[in-house]
Amino acid sequence: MADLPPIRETIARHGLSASKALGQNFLLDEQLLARIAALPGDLSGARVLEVGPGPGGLTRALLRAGARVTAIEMDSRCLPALEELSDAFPGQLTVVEGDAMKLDHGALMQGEPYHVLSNLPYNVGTALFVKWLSGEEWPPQWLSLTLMFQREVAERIVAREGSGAFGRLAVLAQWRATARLAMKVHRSAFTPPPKVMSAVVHVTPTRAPDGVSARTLERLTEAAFGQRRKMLRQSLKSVPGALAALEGEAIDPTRRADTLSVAEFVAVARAIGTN
Ligand SMILES: C[S@@+](CC[C@H](N)C(=O)[O-])C[C@H]1O[C@@H](n2cnc3c(N)ncnc32)[C@H](O)[C@@H]1O
Repeated sequence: MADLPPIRETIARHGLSASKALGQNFLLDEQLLARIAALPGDLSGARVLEVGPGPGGLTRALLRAGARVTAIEMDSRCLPALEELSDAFPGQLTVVEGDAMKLDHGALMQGEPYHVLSNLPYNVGTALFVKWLSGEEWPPQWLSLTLMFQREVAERIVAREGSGAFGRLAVLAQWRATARLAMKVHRSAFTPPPKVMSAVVHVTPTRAPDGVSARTLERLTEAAFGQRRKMLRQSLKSVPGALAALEGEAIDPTRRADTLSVAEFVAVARAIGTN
């Protein structure tokens, strides 16, 4: 196994001061990073997509776990440090310079199944999360998502009906996947520390329920949670077929969106069909 200087030293030697504009908060604790890299299970020989490696703290934990990593980073200042990692783990690391929002991940991973791990700026993280969990194609090419979020967003992802945190993100994450809050991470673990606490969410795909269009479910949750304080008979007026579907499923239209379980959203989407 390659002998590397502490990540703090790598950052200092390459002058990688954290850029606020790029949402950079680095993790330096190698034990914590190793625990995050262990969340998907045994990665030896597995393909991993890492988004936003920065100076490479999580990257080296993944390489030590034996993963074959493709890392997308948009800050060119980080590339020399990542190049060193690539030399230390020959044949295990491919670095792609670019914006992860714009790249075709499936093509980058050459059509092979892969795990995703990432500690991203929160806005980009949520947008990518929605992208990974959307679309009609299921199961997806990815095998698991292990993602750092602002703790409040992580709680929205794993929330159950009846809680104030339950909404579109929870339905998206739970209707054909299992999402769990795997680890809470204190703000002081980051350099520089962000204002809020963080948490790592781990997601694995499950079998998609039969006869449900992802697009219909998305339109339904958008309308329902867009007016979450209104009764469903009001908030779902704009979705063709939704009120009839509620009646068909014996769901009281005076209920509000956050009282419906994920299974009830799925049942209503199935009853609406693909129109
Ligand atoms: C919060 S830092 C984390 C760095 C490192 N993974 C760690 O844990 O210490 C986020 C990283 O994502 C990169 N980044 C931000 N937006 C990105 C995007 N759209 N595509 C690829 N990388 C991005 C930043 O340049 C930064 O290096």
